[in-house]
Amino acid sequence: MSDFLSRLADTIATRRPENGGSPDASYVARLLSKGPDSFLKKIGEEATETVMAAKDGDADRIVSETADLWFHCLVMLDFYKLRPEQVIAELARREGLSGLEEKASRPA
Ligand SMILES: N=c1c2ncn([C@@H]3O[C@H](COP(=O)(O)OP(=O)(O)OP(=O)(O)O)[C@@H](O)[C@H]3O)c2ncn1[C@@H]1O[C@H](COP(=O)(O)O)[C@@H](O)[C@H]1O
Repeated sequence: MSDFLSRLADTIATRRPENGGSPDASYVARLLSKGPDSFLKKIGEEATETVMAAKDGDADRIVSETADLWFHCLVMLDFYKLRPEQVIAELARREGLSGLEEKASRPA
């Protein structure tokens, strides 16, 4: 999964204005050239649509809306020069921590 997210993040980075991304040809270039409000608004909308799909228990829509949400989060990360690997590393760090907490709570 992280390989795929890395590849998609690489593609998104090629759409930055400084990398020659063309707003006429590319959805990502359009969002990045408009600035943060454009993709932050999309993240809010996609998060709401994901919640609505989940409340309906509609598996296809849950997958589709979550994909839209993740995608727009990747655009946001790119704008702030962050990488999905950093988010995955944070999740991995927490996994390590939760293991430690479990061990700490076990009787010696
Ligand atoms: N994975 C995606 C992707 N997922 C979702 N979207 C776009 O996100 C938008 C989702 O918004 P909505 O569901 O609200 O649909 P909409 O009403 O058409 O959206 P708006 O026009 O209102 O923004 C749609 O325009 C989708 O096309 C994506 N657009 C691009 N990609 C990938 O991003 C890369 C770069 O794409 P370009 O910048 O278009 O070359 C490529 O690998 C693409 O496959």
